[in-house]
Amino acid sequence: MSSVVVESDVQLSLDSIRESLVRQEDTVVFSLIERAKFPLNSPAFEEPRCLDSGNSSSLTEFFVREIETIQAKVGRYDNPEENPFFLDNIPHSIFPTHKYPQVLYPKASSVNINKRLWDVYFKELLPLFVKPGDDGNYASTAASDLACLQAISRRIHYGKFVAEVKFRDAPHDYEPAIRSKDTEALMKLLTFEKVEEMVKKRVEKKAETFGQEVKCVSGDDESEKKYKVKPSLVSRIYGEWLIPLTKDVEVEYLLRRLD
Ligand SMILES: C=C(O[C@@H]1C=C(C(=O)O)C=C[C@H]1O)C(=O)O
Repeated sequence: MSSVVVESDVQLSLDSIRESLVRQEDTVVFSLIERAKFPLNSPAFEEPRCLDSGNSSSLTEFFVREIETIQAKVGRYDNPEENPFFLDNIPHSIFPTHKYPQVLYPKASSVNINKRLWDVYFKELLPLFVKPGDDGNYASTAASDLACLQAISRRIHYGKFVAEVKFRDAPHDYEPAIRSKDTEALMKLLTFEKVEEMVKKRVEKKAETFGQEVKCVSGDDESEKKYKVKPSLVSRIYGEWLIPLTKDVEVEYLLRRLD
């Protein structure tokens, strides 16, 4: 193995990492609630409608590419928690950058499944939690989609930190499975079903709390509470997409952890 490649003395505990994931849930749930203000508005992300000849991006893709370029220039992607959707060559920051500790194993740190997330988000998730329809409000819709995509991307790629700490806590358990590229064994090692169940319950509660219609008239029937995004759906989005994608990131990272 190469000499010092990670700052293994950097404080990293599974508890603190899980705390960050809990806080990130707030951002994810809020971003979904905000996006649900707009209908699907599919021409924004499905159709190449750019009036500049030679640009075949959808409005949303164009918007995300441009914003990512600006964000790179102010150092967003120097932070190992952030992963771009489109930048293959990330522009350097044009401002002094913060020196983030090298917590992740360098050869595994570039794991990026945002292409997959992009497809999953627009084809599977979005139609579930927004109303069908088209109100033409594409610029605001694209901004809301980017907020969702960035929050979800940060959440699932946080799997790299989760995997690093799990590996450091039990390298002898993980090494044989990594060497034999046994993804099933890795998946089993890193899975904590009880934690997953708690996450699903908690995000449902958050969606109930953050997304209920607030009324000030006394005597309102509690049983008729209305929600901006159905709380059970948020739980399902976590259970069927966000948690599995996080675990796929963990496995991808671990497979490269001994390179
Ligand atoms: C993130 C972790 O790894 C796995 C993924 C989880 C998730 O995405 O919420 C929860 C538990 C684990 O099965 C963890 O252990 O906290």
